[in-house]
Amino acid sequence: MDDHLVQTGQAAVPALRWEEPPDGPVLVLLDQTRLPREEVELACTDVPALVAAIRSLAVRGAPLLGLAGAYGVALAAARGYDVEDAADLLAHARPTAVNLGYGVRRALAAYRAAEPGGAAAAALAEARALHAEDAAASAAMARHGVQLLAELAPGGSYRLLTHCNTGALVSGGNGTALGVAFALHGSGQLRRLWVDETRPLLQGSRLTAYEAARAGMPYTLLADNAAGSLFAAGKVDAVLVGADRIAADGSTANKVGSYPLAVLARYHHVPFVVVAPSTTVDPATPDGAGIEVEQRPGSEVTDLAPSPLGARAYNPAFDVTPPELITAIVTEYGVASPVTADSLASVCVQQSTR
Ligand SMILES: CSC[C@@H](O)[C@@H](O)C(=O)COP(=O)(O)O
Repeated sequence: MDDHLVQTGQAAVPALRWEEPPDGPVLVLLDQTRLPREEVELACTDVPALVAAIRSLAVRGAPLLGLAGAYGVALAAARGYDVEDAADLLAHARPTAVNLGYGVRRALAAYRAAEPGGAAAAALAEARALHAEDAAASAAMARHGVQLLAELAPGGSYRLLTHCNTGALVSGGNGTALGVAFALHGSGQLRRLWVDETRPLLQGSRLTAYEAARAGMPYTLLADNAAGSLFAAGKVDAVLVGADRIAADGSTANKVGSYPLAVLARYHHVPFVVVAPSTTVDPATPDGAGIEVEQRPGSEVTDLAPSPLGARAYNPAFDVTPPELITAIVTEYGVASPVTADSLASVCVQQSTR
């Protein structure tokens, strides 16, 4: 893949940026709850504001949560707040995406290890380093993903189904699953991107469609429950999704609705591929049963139509797909397929032969 061919749907402003105006440092977020209607930025000057932005999904998606956590520690340090308390608040703002705690720990470790007087700068430097690493990981995942598709579904013209939003809005680079689709689009190999609307918060129809439209991709939205008929009609060559936490055995937590897609894909003999940076793999969680799935307020479901007053709703933010339903996991270090604890571990570290 030639990097100059990559086309992305990046917003006019980045998903997250660090600013240093005269009255003190600010973490500026593109408010994803307002997309695609308007590109509005949120300026966080303290950690409670950032925690609220994380909980409301103004800033969201596993890799971006990692960056928000790291910059949040840097913000607390630069503004003179209690950094240990801030780190604890941030790390627990949402439970499932492992990257959030990872980003917080990276910046906190740099802060703790720094010379007196240099701790805030050290935390910021670490956040910036993580940001750059995430961008590089996106590019590497795109390369591996394109190569994998050529092996799994030869023909060079793909109809991909994706769920949730996994593009430039969730990453320091072009993203994970959607990053692969951008690369295919850039090289003329994307025949169709099927975009699940992704109920109830519509990350697909609001955010992925926004990125796909900006990139000029051939995309079509579908209601989540229309996916079965699409598979039955033979119109899906592969499913590409991201991940919020991948257990040591390859069990993958991702946006609720991913698991049913994996079941459909298996029944219809279609590859189901997870694309995620190695920072999303959590070796401390042995299997899917150990992954905490965030439960969101029922009002996110009942207020959509709306439902009758007093209606209760089941609203898990994620579901867990077992490794046997996953054709491959792509990280920046390569491809694990079939998905086993060993194959996964081998794509979580740089291999000396590469
Ligand atoms: C590269 S993003 C991978 C996942 O974080 C993404 O698919 C997802 O489930 C995001 O959920 P969200 O609740 O919008 O933060």
